[in-house]
Amino acid sequence: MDIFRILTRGASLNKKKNVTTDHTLPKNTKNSHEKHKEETLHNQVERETDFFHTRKHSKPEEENKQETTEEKEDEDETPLLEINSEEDAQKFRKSHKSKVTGDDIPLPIGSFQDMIGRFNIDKKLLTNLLAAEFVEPTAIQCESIAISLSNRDLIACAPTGSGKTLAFLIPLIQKIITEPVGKNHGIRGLIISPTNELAHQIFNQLEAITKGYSKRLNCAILSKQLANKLNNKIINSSKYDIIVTTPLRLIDIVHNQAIDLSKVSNLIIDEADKLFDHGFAEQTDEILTHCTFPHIQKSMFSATIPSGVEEMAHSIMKDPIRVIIGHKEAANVTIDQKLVFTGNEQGKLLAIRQMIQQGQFKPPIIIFLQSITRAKALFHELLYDRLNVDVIHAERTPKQREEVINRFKSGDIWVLITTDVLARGVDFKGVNMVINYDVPQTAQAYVHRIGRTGRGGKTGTAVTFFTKEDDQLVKPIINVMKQSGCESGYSEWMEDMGKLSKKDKQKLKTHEVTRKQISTVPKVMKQKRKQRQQMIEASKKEKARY
Ligand SMILES: Nc1ncnc2c1ncn2[C@@H]1O[C@H](COP(=O)(O)OP(=O)(O)OP(=O)(O)O)[C@@H](O)[C@H]1O
Repeated sequence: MDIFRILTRGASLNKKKNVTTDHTLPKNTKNSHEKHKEETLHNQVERETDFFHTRKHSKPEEENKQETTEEKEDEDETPLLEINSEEDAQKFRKSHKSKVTGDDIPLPIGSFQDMIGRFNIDKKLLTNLLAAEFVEPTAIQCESIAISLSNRDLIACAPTGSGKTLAFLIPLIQKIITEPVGKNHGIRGLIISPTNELAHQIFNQLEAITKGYSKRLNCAILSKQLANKLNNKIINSSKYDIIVTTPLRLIDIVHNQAIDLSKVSNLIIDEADKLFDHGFAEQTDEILTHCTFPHIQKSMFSATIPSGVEEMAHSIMKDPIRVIIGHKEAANVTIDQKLVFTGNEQGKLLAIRQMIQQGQFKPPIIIFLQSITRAKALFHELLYDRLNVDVIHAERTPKQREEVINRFKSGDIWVLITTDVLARGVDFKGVNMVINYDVPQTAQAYVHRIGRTGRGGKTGTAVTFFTKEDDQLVKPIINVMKQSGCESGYSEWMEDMGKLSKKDKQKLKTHEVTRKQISTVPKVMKQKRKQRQQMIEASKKEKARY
Protein backbone atom coordinates (compact mmCIF):
# COMPACT_ATOMS: atom_id res chain seq x y z
CA MET A 1 0.00 0.00 0.00
CA ASP A 2 1.65 3.30 -0.83
CA ILE A 3 1.21 6.45 1.15
CA PHE A 4 -0.63 8.33 -1.61
CA ARG A 5 -3.23 5.62 -1.97
CA ILE A 6 -3.85 5.77 1.77
CA LEU A 7 -4.15 9.57 1.66
CA THR A 8 -6.45 9.51 -1.37
CA ARG A 9 -8.64 7.09 0.57
CA GLY A 10 -9.57 10.17 2.58
CA ALA A 11 -6.98 10.02 5.31
CA SER A 12 -5.07 13.12 6.27
CA LEU A 13 -1.84 13.04 8.15
CA ASN A 14 -1.11 15.56 10.84
CA LYS A 15 2.53 14.69 11.60
CA LYS A 16 2.74 17.33 14.34
CA LYS A 17 -0.01 15.80 16.51
CA ASN A 18 0.82 12.34 15.18
CA VAL A 19 -2.89 11.97 14.34
CA THR A 20 -4.40 10.32 11.29
CA THR A 21 -8.01 11.16 10.55
CA ASP A 22 -10.15 9.02 8.31
CA HIS A 23 -12.39 11.57 6.61
CA THR A 24 -14.49 8.85 5.04
CA LEU A 25 -16.10 8.25 8.46
CA PRO A 26 -19.00 10.59 9.53
CA LYS A 27 -17.93 13.00 12.31
CA ASN A 28 -18.37 11.93 16.01
CA THR A 29 -20.30 8.81 15.06
CA LYS A 30 -17.38 6.42 15.31
CA ASN A 31 -18.21 3.14 17.01
CA SER A 32 -15.52 0.74 18.25
CA HIS A 33 -15.25 -0.91 14.78
CA GLU A 34 -14.69 2.47 13.14
CA LYS A 35 -12.24 3.48 15.86
CA HIS A 36 -10.33 0.25 15.15
CA LYS A 37 -10.38 1.06 11.42
CA GLU A 38 -8.90 4.51 12.13
CA GLU A 39 -6.29 2.92 14.38
CA THR A 40 -5.30 0.47 11.62
CA LEU A 41 -5.19 3.34 9.15
CA HIS A 42 -2.88 5.22 11.52
CA ASN A 43 -0.58 2.20 11.71
CA GLN A 44 -0.61 1.95 7.93
CA VAL A 45 0.40 5.60 7.53
CA GLU A 46 3.05 5.24 10.23
CA ARG A 47 4.45 2.22 8.49
CA GLU A 48 4.27 3.72 5.00
CA THR A 49 6.11 6.88 6.09
CA ASP A 50 8.77 4.99 8.04
CA PHE A 51 10.81 4.96 4.85
CA PHE A 52 14.14 4.26 6.50
CA HIS A 53 12.74 1.92 9.21
CA THR A 54 13.85 4.21 12.01
CA ARG A 55 10.66 3.67 14.06
CA LYS A 56 9.29 0.65 15.94
CA HIS A 57 5.68 -0.05 14.91
CA SER A 58 3.24 -2.96 14.98
CA LYS A 59 3.79 -5.15 11.93
CA PRO A 60 0.78 -6.14 9.78
CA GLU A 61 -0.39 -9.69 10.37
CA GLU A 62 1.05 -11.07 7.12
CA GLU A 63 4.49 -9.70 8.04
CA ASN A 64 4.42 -11.33 11.45
CA LYS A 65 5.09 -14.81 10.10
CA GLN A 66 8.01 -16.41 11.89
CA GLU A 67 10.98 -17.66 9.85
CA THR A 68 10.14 -21.29 9.03
CA THR A 69 12.56 -23.80 10.51
CA GLU A 70 13.75 -24.72 6.96
CA GLU A 71 14.65 -21.05 6.26
CA LYS A 72 16.41 -20.85 9.66
CA GLU A 73 18.38 -24.04 8.97
CA ASP A 74 19.29 -22.72 5.48
CA GLU A 75 20.82 -19.59 7.05
CA ASP A 76 22.87 -21.71 9.46
CA GLU A 77 24.13 -24.02 6.69
CA THR A 78 25.32 -21.34 4.17
CA PRO A 79 29.08 -22.05 3.98
CA LEU A 80 31.35 -19.03 4.60
CA LEU A 81 33.39 -18.44 1.46
CA GLU A 82 37.18 -18.83 1.75
CA ILE A 83 39.49 -17.88 -1.12
CA ASN A 84 42.71 -19.90 -0.96
CA SER A 85 43.99 -19.98 -4.54
CA GLU A 86 44.24 -18.00 -7.78
CA GLU A 87 41.57 -20.30 -9.17
CA ASP A 88 39.17 -19.42 -6.32
CA ALA A 89 39.99 -15.75 -6.90
CA GLN A 90 39.25 -15.93 -10.64
CA LYS A 91 35.91 -17.63 -9.95
CA PHE A 92 35.04 -14.98 -7.35
CA ARG A 93 36.04 -12.12 -9.68
CA LYS A 94 34.08 -13.54 -12.59
CA SER A 95 30.92 -13.82 -10.53
CA HIS A 96 31.30 -10.31 -9.05
CA LYS A 97 32.45 -8.64 -12.32
CA SER A 98 35.59 -7.58 -10.49
CA LYS A 99 38.56 -6.52 -12.66
CA VAL A 100 41.87 -6.18 -10.78
CA THR A 101 45.14 -5.04 -12.42
CA GLY A 102 48.65 -4.46 -11.04
CA ASP A 103 51.67 -6.49 -9.82
CA ASP A 104 51.55 -9.20 -7.12
CA ILE A 105 47.81 -8.88 -6.56
CA PRO A 106 46.64 -10.31 -3.19
CA LEU A 107 43.76 -12.82 -3.17
CA PRO A 108 40.44 -11.17 -2.16
CA ILE A 109 38.82 -12.22 1.12
CA GLY A 110 35.76 -14.45 0.75
CA SER A 111 34.02 -13.52 4.00
CA PHE A 112 34.65 -11.53 7.17
CA GLN A 113 35.58 -14.84 8.85
CA ASP A 114 38.08 -15.51 6.03
CA MET A 115 39.52 -12.09 6.81
CA ILE A 116 40.27 -13.25 10.40
CA GLY A 117 42.13 -16.35 9.23
CA ARG A 118 44.29 -14.42 6.77
CA PHE A 119 44.85 -11.11 8.51
CA ASN A 120 44.28 -11.94 12.16
CA ILE A 121 41.58 -9.23 12.34
CA ASP A 122 40.88 -7.87 15.82
CA LYS A 123 37.94 -9.80 17.28
CA LYS A 124 36.22 -6.65 18.55
CA LEU A 125 36.22 -5.21 15.03
CA LEU A 126 34.44 -8.28 13.72
CA THR A 127 31.97 -8.21 16.63
CA ASN A 128 31.18 -4.58 15.86
CA LEU A 129 30.66 -5.39 12.16
CA LEU A 130 28.27 -8.22 12.96
CA ALA A 131 26.49 -6.06 15.59
CA ALA A 132 25.96 -3.43 12.86
CA GLU A 133 24.44 -6.27 10.78
CA PHE A 134 27.26 -6.36 8.26
CA VAL A 135 27.25 -10.13 7.76
CA GLU A 136 29.28 -10.57 4.60
CA PRO A 137 31.63 -8.23 2.71
CA THR A 138 30.60 -6.68 -0.62
CA ALA A 139 32.78 -7.25 -3.70
CA ILE A 140 34.71 -3.98 -3.31
CA GLN A 141 35.29 -4.78 0.37
CA CYS A 142 36.62 -8.27 -0.47
CA GLU A 143 39.22 -6.79 -2.82
CA SER A 144 40.08 -3.56 -0.96
CA ILE A 145 40.50 -5.10 2.49
CA ALA A 146 43.01 -7.67 1.19
CA ILE A 147 44.92 -5.08 -0.88
CA SER A 148 45.05 -2.47 1.89
CA LEU A 149 46.07 -4.99 4.56
CA SER A 150 48.87 -6.07 2.19
CA ASN A 151 50.11 -2.45 2.41
CA ARG A 152 49.50 -1.68 -1.27
CA ASP A 153 48.31 1.61 -2.83
CA LEU A 154 44.81 1.28 -4.28
CA ILE A 155 42.66 2.88 -6.98
CA ALA A 156 39.11 1.56 -6.38
CA CYS A 157 36.09 2.15 -8.63
CA ALA A 158 32.82 0.49 -7.58
CA PRO A 159 29.13 1.33 -8.11
CA THR A 160 27.33 3.83 -5.89
CA GLY A 161 25.95 2.22 -2.75
CA SER A 162 28.27 -0.79 -2.93
CA GLY A 163 30.01 -0.30 0.42
CA LYS A 164 33.17 1.68 -0.45
CA THR A 165 33.16 3.40 2.96
CA LEU A 166 33.66 0.18 4.93
CA ALA A 167 36.08 -0.97 2.21
CA PHE A 168 38.52 1.66 3.47
CA LEU A 169 37.49 1.90 7.13
CA ILE A 170 37.96 -1.78 8.02
CA PRO A 171 41.61 -2.10 6.89
CA LEU A 172 42.44 1.38 8.25
CA ILE A 173 41.18 0.51 11.74
CA GLN A 174 42.86 -2.91 11.69
CA LYS A 175 46.21 -1.38 10.72
CA ILE A 176 46.11 1.38 13.31
CA ILE A 177 45.06 -0.76 16.28
CA THR A 178 47.67 -3.41 15.42
CA GLU A 179 50.55 -0.90 15.04
CA PRO A 180 51.16 -0.03 18.70
CA VAL A 181 52.68 3.44 19.14
CA GLY A 182 53.25 5.74 22.11
CA LYS A 183 50.54 8.14 23.38
CA ASN A 184 50.25 11.37 21.39
CA HIS A 185 52.15 9.72 18.59
CA GLY A 186 50.21 11.75 16.02
CA ILE A 187 47.66 11.30 13.22
CA ARG A 188 48.21 8.07 11.25
CA GLY A 189 44.91 7.83 9.35
CA LEU A 190 43.61 10.75 7.25
CA ILE A 191 40.30 10.50 5.35
CA ILE A 192 39.35 13.30 2.97
CA SER A 193 35.87 13.73 1.44
CA PRO A 194 34.41 16.65 -0.58
CA THR A 195 31.49 17.71 1.65
CA ASN A 196 30.77 18.07 5.39
CA GLU A 197 27.71 15.81 5.03
CA LEU A 198 29.89 13.05 3.65
CA ALA A 199 32.62 13.57 6.26
CA HIS A 200 29.97 13.25 9.00
CA GLN A 201 28.56 10.13 7.41
CA ILE A 202 31.99 8.50 7.21
CA PHE A 203 32.73 9.49 10.81
CA ASN A 204 29.41 7.98 11.99
CA GLN A 205 30.32 4.67 10.35
CA LEU A 206 33.81 4.90 11.86
CA GLU A 207 32.31 5.40 15.32
CA ALA A 208 29.86 2.51 14.80
CA ILE A 209 32.60 -0.05 14.10
CA THR A 210 35.14 1.22 16.67
CA LYS A 211 32.83 0.85 19.67
CA GLY A 212 34.88 -0.27 22.68
CA TYR A 213 38.18 1.00 21.26
CA SER A 214 38.17 4.36 23.02
CA LYS A 215 41.38 3.55 24.96
CA ARG A 216 43.24 2.32 21.91
CA LEU A 217 41.90 4.58 19.21
CA ASN A 218 41.18 8.32 19.15
CA CYS A 219 39.18 9.42 16.09
CA ALA A 220 37.73 12.83 15.26
CA ILE A 221 35.94 14.69 12.53
CA LEU A 222 37.53 18.05 11.77
CA SER A 223 34.50 20.15 12.77
CA LYS A 224 34.51 23.96 12.93
CA GLN A 225 34.86 23.72 16.72
CA LEU A 226 37.82 21.35 16.59
CA ALA A 227 39.49 23.46 13.87
CA ASN A 228 39.17 26.54 16.12
CA LYS A 229 40.66 24.69 19.12
CA LEU A 230 43.58 23.47 16.99
CA ASN A 231 44.13 26.92 15.48
CA ASN A 232 44.13 28.47 18.97
CA LYS A 233 46.51 25.74 20.20
CA ILE A 234 43.92 24.69 22.84
CA ILE A 235 44.30 21.12 21.58
CA ASN A 236 47.30 19.38 20.03
CA SER A 237 46.53 17.32 16.90
CA SER A 238 49.01 14.60 17.97
CA LYS A 239 46.39 13.14 20.37
CA TYR A 240 44.37 11.84 17.42
CA ASP A 241 44.95 8.62 15.47
CA ILE A 242 42.36 9.13 12.71
CA ILE A 243 40.91 12.40 11.33
CA VAL A 244 38.02 12.71 8.84
CA THR A 245 37.85 16.05 7.06
CA THR A 246 37.03 18.09 3.97
CA PRO A 247 40.05 19.56 2.11
CA LEU A 248 39.06 23.16 2.76
CA ARG A 249 38.89 22.80 6.54
CA LEU A 250 42.16 20.86 6.66
CA ILE A 251 44.04 23.39 4.50
CA ASP A 252 42.97 26.18 6.86
CA ILE A 253 44.65 24.57 9.87
CA VAL A 254 47.63 23.42 7.82
CA HIS A 255 48.22 27.09 6.90
CA ASN A 256 48.06 27.90 10.63
CA GLN A 257 50.61 25.14 11.31
CA ALA A 258 48.08 23.76 13.77
CA ILE A 259 48.20 20.15 12.58
CA ASP A 260 51.04 17.72 11.95
CA LEU A 261 50.51 15.43 8.92
CA SER A 262 54.07 14.04 8.89
CA LYS A 263 53.03 10.78 10.59
CA VAL A 264 50.05 10.04 8.30
CA SER A 265 50.78 6.49 7.13
CA ASN A 266 47.31 5.88 5.62
CA LEU A 267 45.76 8.52 3.34
CA ILE A 268 42.27 7.84 1.98
CA ILE A 269 40.70 10.05 -0.71
CA ASP A 270 36.94 9.40 -1.00
CA GLU A 271 35.01 10.61 -4.08
CA ALA A 272 38.49 10.92 -5.59
CA ASP A 273 37.47 12.19 -9.04
CA LYS A 274 35.75 15.11 -7.33
CA LEU A 275 38.80 15.85 -5.17
CA PHE A 276 41.07 15.85 -8.21
CA ASP A 277 38.63 17.98 -10.17
CA HIS A 278 39.31 21.67 -10.88
CA GLY A 279 37.42 22.77 -7.74
CA PHE A 280 39.48 20.75 -5.28
CA ALA A 281 42.71 19.72 -7.08
CA GLU A 282 44.83 22.53 -5.62
CA GLN A 283 43.77 21.80 -2.03
CA THR A 284 44.26 18.05 -2.49
CA ASP A 285 47.71 18.68 -3.94
CA GLU A 286 48.71 20.88 -1.03
CA ILE A 287 47.54 18.28 1.50
CA LEU A 288 49.61 15.62 -0.26
CA THR A 289 52.76 17.76 0.04
CA HIS A 290 52.32 17.86 3.84
CA CYS A 291 51.94 14.10 4.14
CA THR A 292 55.67 13.34 4.23
CA PHE A 293 55.68 9.94 5.96
CA PRO A 294 58.16 7.82 3.89
CA HIS A 295 56.02 4.67 3.68
CA ILE A 296 52.66 6.38 3.34
CA GLN A 297 49.94 4.19 1.82
CA LYS A 298 47.43 5.97 -0.42
CA SER A 299 43.97 4.75 -1.46
CA MET A 300 41.35 6.45 -3.58
CA PHE A 301 37.69 5.51 -4.01
CA SER A 302 34.83 6.61 -6.26
CA ALA A 303 31.96 5.28 -8.37
CA THR A 304 33.45 7.19 -11.34
CA ILE A 305 37.17 7.53 -12.07
CA PRO A 306 37.72 9.14 -15.49
CA SER A 307 41.00 8.26 -17.21
CA GLY A 308 42.50 11.70 -16.49
CA VAL A 309 42.03 11.17 -12.76
CA GLU A 310 43.50 7.70 -13.00
CA GLU A 311 46.66 9.08 -14.64
CA MET A 312 46.93 11.64 -11.83
CA ALA A 313 46.51 8.85 -9.28
CA HIS A 314 49.36 6.86 -10.80
CA SER A 315 51.59 9.94 -10.56
CA ILE A 316 51.11 10.22 -6.77
CA MET A 317 50.99 6.50 -5.92
CA LYS A 318 53.57 3.74 -5.68
CA ASP A 319 52.83 0.69 -7.83
CA PRO A 320 49.06 0.91 -7.16
CA ILE A 321 46.58 -1.90 -7.69
CA ARG A 322 43.47 -0.90 -9.68
CA VAL A 323 40.08 -2.46 -8.87
CA ILE A 324 36.99 -1.93 -11.02
CA ILE A 325 33.75 -3.57 -9.88
CA GLY A 326 31.21 -3.79 -12.70
CA HIS A 327 31.62 -1.37 -15.63
CA LYS A 328 33.62 1.84 -15.15
CA GLU A 329 31.15 3.98 -17.17
CA ALA A 330 27.99 2.33 -15.78
CA ALA A 331 25.61 3.18 -12.93
CA ASN A 332 24.64 0.63 -10.30
CA VAL A 333 22.65 -2.09 -12.03
CA THR A 334 20.18 -2.08 -9.12
CA ILE A 335 18.77 1.19 -10.54
CA ASP A 336 16.03 1.15 -13.19
CA GLN A 337 16.84 4.22 -15.32
CA LYS A 338 14.29 6.14 -17.45
CA LEU A 339 14.70 9.14 -19.78
CA VAL A 340 11.51 11.24 -20.22
CA PHE A 341 11.08 13.98 -22.88
CA THR A 342 8.82 16.66 -21.37
CA GLY A 343 8.77 19.03 -24.39
CA ASN A 344 9.46 22.17 -22.34
CA GLU A 345 9.94 23.39 -18.77
CA GLN A 346 6.19 23.45 -18.04
CA GLY A 347 6.05 19.84 -19.14
CA LYS A 348 8.28 18.85 -16.21
CA LEU A 349 5.73 20.00 -13.61
CA LEU A 350 2.98 18.26 -15.53
CA ALA A 351 5.10 15.09 -15.69
CA ILE A 352 5.50 15.09 -11.87
CA ARG A 353 1.76 15.61 -11.29
CA GLN A 354 1.00 12.87 -13.80
CA MET A 355 3.36 10.48 -11.94
CA ILE A 356 1.46 11.22 -8.73
CA GLN A 357 -1.90 10.55 -10.37
CA GLN A 358 -0.65 7.31 -11.92
CA GLY A 359 0.80 6.05 -8.61
CA GLN A 360 4.39 6.10 -9.97
CA PHE A 361 5.50 8.75 -7.49
CA LYS A 362 6.59 6.56 -4.57
CA PRO A 363 8.37 8.39 -1.71
CA PRO A 364 10.95 8.73 -0.38
CA ILE A 365 12.12 10.63 -3.43
CA ILE A 366 15.07 12.96 -4.09
CA ILE A 367 14.67 15.57 -6.86
CA PHE A 368 17.83 17.17 -8.30
CA LEU A 369 17.94 20.57 -10.02
CA GLN A 370 20.85 22.48 -11.49
CA SER A 371 20.73 25.56 -9.28
CA ILE A 372 19.62 26.83 -5.88
CA THR A 373 17.17 29.27 -7.50
CA ARG A 374 15.48 26.49 -9.38
CA ALA A 375 15.42 24.20 -6.35
CA LYS A 376 13.70 26.91 -4.30
CA ALA A 377 11.22 27.59 -7.15
CA LEU A 378 10.24 23.93 -7.43
CA PHE A 379 9.92 23.73 -3.65
CA HIS A 380 7.39 26.60 -3.68
CA GLU A 381 5.55 24.97 -6.55
CA LEU A 382 5.20 21.56 -4.86
CA LEU A 383 4.57 22.97 -1.39
CA TYR A 384 0.81 22.98 -2.04
CA ASP A 385 0.65 19.48 -3.52
CA ARG A 386 0.45 17.80 -0.04
CA LEU A 387 3.80 16.14 -0.65
CA ASN A 388 5.65 16.79 2.65
CA VAL A 389 8.43 18.37 0.63
CA ASP A 390 11.54 20.29 1.71
CA VAL A 391 14.60 21.71 0.04
CA ILE A 392 18.32 21.51 0.85
CA HIS A 393 21.16 23.50 -0.79
CA ALA A 394 24.41 25.29 -0.04
CA GLU A 395 22.68 28.54 1.03
CA ARG A 396 21.06 26.77 4.01
CA THR A 397 23.18 26.57 7.16
CA PRO A 398 24.85 23.24 8.05
CA LYS A 399 22.41 22.99 10.99
CA GLN A 400 19.38 23.49 8.70
CA ARG A 401 20.81 20.98 6.21
CA GLU A 402 21.36 18.41 8.98
CA GLU A 403 17.82 18.93 10.29
CA VAL A 404 16.27 18.48 6.84
CA ILE A 405 18.30 15.30 6.26
CA ASN A 406 17.20 13.91 9.65
CA ARG A 407 13.53 14.76 8.92
CA PHE A 408 13.88 13.03 5.54
CA LYS A 409 15.40 9.97 7.22
CA SER A 410 12.64 9.91 9.85
CA GLY A 411 9.90 9.98 7.18
CA ASP A 412 8.57 13.46 8.09
CA ILE A 413 9.70 14.64 4.69
CA TRP A 414 8.77 12.47 1.73
CA VAL A 415 10.29 14.50 -1.11
CA LEU A 416 13.71 16.13 -0.82
CA ILE A 417 14.47 18.80 -3.44
CA THR A 418 18.17 19.54 -3.80
CA THR A 419 21.12 20.51 -5.98
CA ASP A 420 24.39 18.66 -6.56
CA VAL A 421 25.41 19.41 -2.96
CA LEU A 422 23.77 16.06 -2.13
CA ALA A 423 24.73 14.29 -5.34
CA ARG A 424 27.62 12.27 -3.96
CA GLY A 425 28.07 9.67 -1.31
CA VAL A 426 25.24 10.65 1.04
CA ASP A 427 23.65 7.39 2.11
CA PHE A 428 19.88 7.10 2.51
CA LYS A 429 19.18 3.39 2.56
CA GLY A 430 15.58 3.46 1.44
CA VAL A 431 15.26 6.11 -1.28
CA ASN A 432 12.83 4.66 -3.81
CA MET A 433 13.34 7.16 -6.58
CA VAL A 434 15.63 9.89 -7.84
CA ILE A 435 14.24 12.45 -10.31
CA ASN A 436 16.67 14.57 -12.35
CA TYR A 437 14.32 17.52 -12.88
CA ASP A 438 17.25 19.13 -14.73
CA VAL A 439 19.62 16.98 -16.74
CA PRO A 440 23.04 16.72 -15.00
CA GLN A 441 25.95 18.36 -16.85
CA THR A 442 28.16 15.23 -17.03
CA ALA A 443 27.86 11.44 -17.07
CA GLN A 444 29.74 11.34 -13.73
CA ALA A 445 27.24 13.71 -12.10
CA TYR A 446 24.44 11.53 -13.47
CA VAL A 447 25.90 8.31 -12.02
CA HIS A 448 26.38 9.88 -8.57
CA ARG A 449 22.96 11.59 -8.47
CA ILE A 450 20.96 8.48 -9.37
CA GLY A 451 23.24 6.50 -7.01
CA ARG A 452 21.28 8.01 -4.09
CA THR A 453 18.81 5.19 -4.76
CA GLY A 454 19.45 1.49 -5.31
CA ARG A 455 21.93 1.32 -2.40
CA GLY A 456 23.10 -1.46 -0.10
CA GLY A 457 21.72 -4.12 -2.40
CA LYS A 458 18.23 -2.54 -2.66
CA THR A 459 16.62 -1.60 -6.00
CA GLY A 460 15.58 1.90 -7.04
CA THR A 461 14.27 4.00 -9.95
CA ALA A 462 15.84 7.02 -11.63
CA VAL A 463 13.80 9.31 -13.93
CA THR A 464 15.52 12.06 -15.93
CA PHE A 465 13.40 14.81 -17.54
CA PHE A 466 14.79 16.57 -20.59
CA THR A 467 13.63 19.19 -23.09
CA LYS A 468 14.86 20.26 -26.52
CA GLU A 469 17.39 22.56 -24.77
CA ASP A 470 19.13 19.45 -23.45
CA ASP A 471 19.93 17.80 -26.74
CA GLN A 472 23.68 18.00 -25.99
CA LEU A 473 23.40 16.61 -22.48
CA VAL A 474 21.41 13.51 -23.27
CA LYS A 475 24.03 11.54 -25.21
CA PRO A 476 26.40 10.84 -22.26
CA ILE A 477 23.40 9.73 -20.18
CA ILE A 478 22.24 7.31 -22.86
CA ASN A 479 25.78 5.88 -22.88
CA VAL A 480 25.59 5.25 -19.13
CA MET A 481 22.15 3.66 -19.55
CA LYS A 482 23.53 1.41 -22.29
CA GLN A 483 26.53 0.35 -20.17
CA SER A 484 24.13 -0.35 -17.28
CA GLY A 485 21.84 -2.54 -19.40
CA CYS A 486 18.91 -0.08 -19.31
CA GLU A 487 18.15 0.08 -23.03
CA SER A 488 14.40 -0.01 -22.31
CA GLY A 489 14.69 3.30 -20.44
CA TYR A 490 14.98 5.50 -23.57
CA SER A 491 13.58 5.66 -27.10
CA GLU A 492 15.69 5.12 -30.19
CA TRP A 493 15.11 8.68 -31.55
CA MET A 494 16.81 10.05 -28.41
CA GLU A 495 20.10 8.42 -29.48
CA ASP A 496 20.34 10.76 -32.49
CA MET A 497 20.34 13.88 -30.31
CA GLY A 498 23.39 16.19 -30.20
CA LYS A 499 26.75 14.44 -30.42
CA LEU A 500 29.34 16.13 -28.18
CA SER A 501 32.88 17.15 -29.15
CA LYS A 502 35.54 16.98 -26.42
CA LYS A 503 35.49 20.80 -26.29
CA ASP A 504 31.67 20.84 -25.88
CA LYS A 505 31.95 18.30 -23.04
CA GLN A 506 34.54 20.46 -21.26
CA LYS A 507 32.35 23.58 -21.73
CA LEU A 508 29.25 21.82 -20.36
CA LYS A 509 31.13 20.98 -17.16
CA THR A 510 31.19 24.64 -16.20
CA HIS A 511 28.34 26.28 -18.17
CA GLU A 512 24.76 25.62 -17.04
CA VAL A 513 21.97 25.36 -19.58
CA THR A 514 19.77 28.46 -19.33
CA ARG A 515 16.20 27.42 -18.63
CA LYS A 516 12.77 29.10 -18.41
CA GLN A 517 11.65 29.85 -14.84
CA ILE A 518 9.76 27.14 -12.93
CA SER A 519 6.31 28.47 -12.16
CA THR A 520 2.67 27.93 -12.98
CA VAL A 521 1.76 31.24 -11.37
CA PRO A 522 -0.09 33.20 -14.10
CA LYS A 523 1.79 36.20 -15.50
CA VAL A 524 -0.89 38.61 -14.25
CA MET A 525 -0.39 37.33 -10.66
CA LYS A 526 3.36 37.86 -10.97
CA GLN A 527 2.81 41.45 -12.16
CA LYS A 528 0.41 42.10 -9.24
CA ARG A 529 2.99 40.68 -6.77
CA LYS A 530 5.70 42.89 -8.34
CA GLN A 531 3.51 46.05 -8.12
CA ARG A 532 2.69 45.26 -4.47
CA GLN A 533 6.42 44.77 -3.72
CA GLN A 534 7.26 48.12 -5.39
CA MET A 535 4.54 49.91 -3.36
CA ILE A 536 5.94 48.43 -0.14
CA GLU A 537 9.49 49.55 -1.06
CA ALA A 538 8.20 53.07 -1.93
CA SER A 539 6.32 53.45 1.36
CA LYS A 540 9.40 52.28 3.30
CA LYS A 541 11.51 54.94 1.52
CA GLU A 542 8.80 57.58 2.28
CA LYS A 543 8.84 56.70 5.98
CA ALA A 544 12.65 56.72 6.08
CA ARG A 545 12.62 60.38 4.87
CA TYR A 546 10.83 61.66 8.01
N1 LIG B 1 28.98 -5.56 3.86
C1 LIG B 1 27.81 -4.91 3.87
N2 LIG B 1 26.67 -5.56 4.09
C2 LIG B 1 25.49 -4.90 4.10
N3 LIG B 1 25.35 -3.56 3.89
C3 LIG B 1 26.48 -2.87 3.68
C4 LIG B 1 27.76 -3.49 3.66
N4 LIG B 1 28.69 -2.52 3.43
C5 LIG B 1 28.01 -1.36 3.33
N5 LIG B 1 26.70 -1.57 3.47
C6 LIG B 1 25.63 -0.55 3.42
O1 LIG B 1 25.49 -0.15 2.05
C7 LIG B 1 25.11 1.24 1.99
C8 LIG B 1 26.04 1.96 1.02
O2 LIG B 1 27.35 1.97 1.55
P1 LIG B 1 28.35 3.19 1.21
O3 LIG B 1 27.68 4.49 1.55
O4 LIG B 1 29.67 2.89 1.79
O5 LIG B 1 28.37 3.06 -0.40
P2 LIG B 1 29.39 3.76 -1.40
O6 LIG B 1 29.89 2.71 -2.31
O7 LIG B 1 30.38 4.58 -0.64
O8 LIG B 1 28.37 4.71 -2.18
P3 LIG B 1 28.70 6.09 -2.92
O9 LIG B 1 29.47 5.75 -4.17
O10 LIG B 1 27.36 6.67 -3.20
O11 LIG B 1 29.52 6.92 -1.96
C9 LIG B 1 25.24 1.79 3.41
O12 LIG B 1 23.96 1.90 3.97
C10 LIG B 1 26.04 0.73 4.16
O13 LIG B 1 25.66 0.66 5.53
